[in-house]
Amino acid sequence: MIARMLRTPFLSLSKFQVPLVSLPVLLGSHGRCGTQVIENNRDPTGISSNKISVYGFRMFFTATAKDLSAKKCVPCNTKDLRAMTEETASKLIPKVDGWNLANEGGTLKLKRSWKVKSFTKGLEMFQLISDIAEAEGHHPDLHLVGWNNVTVEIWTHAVGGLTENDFILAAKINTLDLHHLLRKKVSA
Ligand SMILES: C[C@H](O)[C@H](O)[C@H]1CNC2=NC(N)=NC(=O)C2=N1
Repeated sequence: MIARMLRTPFLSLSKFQVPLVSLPVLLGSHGRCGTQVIENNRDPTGISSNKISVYGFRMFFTATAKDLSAKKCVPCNTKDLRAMTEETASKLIPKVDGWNLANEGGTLKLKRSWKVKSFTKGLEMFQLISDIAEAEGHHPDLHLVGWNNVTVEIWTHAVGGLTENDFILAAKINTLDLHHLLRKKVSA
């Protein structure tokens, strides 16, 4: 039970975190607890959040436990898709370990670099990333320079900045097992 609760997304009611699984318990599991169906909302940057009204009180919550890598990118030509602010991007960047926020002439991008074992291992890495990008319909900019330096940049070209798609792609890339392609870290 505890393990199940830890896995469930949390309902963050302002500063309190209530495991969603306890919601029926909290509100009476007889089913007539007054909760209405959660509407699945996306804000203009694609960040999905949910609204739940309990006994008529509207509470907004974003499933903080929801793993970005489990989400799906939306088509970049989605109507009203907008670039997010640097403030929003800064709140999301901790969710994508190893990635940095870059501001290139006003265009926000996600950036991460690796040292690969060889030029061909770099191309192998590109292929692994390409498979994810093609499945998501959202694509990174791939750089392989000085034969073994890989840099991946991710941004939403259609809006000239960052949307949740970019963080989803970065999170999915982070799930790849790349250790056989990467040069061993030289101990200091
Ligand atoms: C219609 C489809 O969403 C577009 O062609 C996609 C393809 N891949 C993309 N990838 C990125 N990073 N930005 C885009 O705007 C984009 N557009």
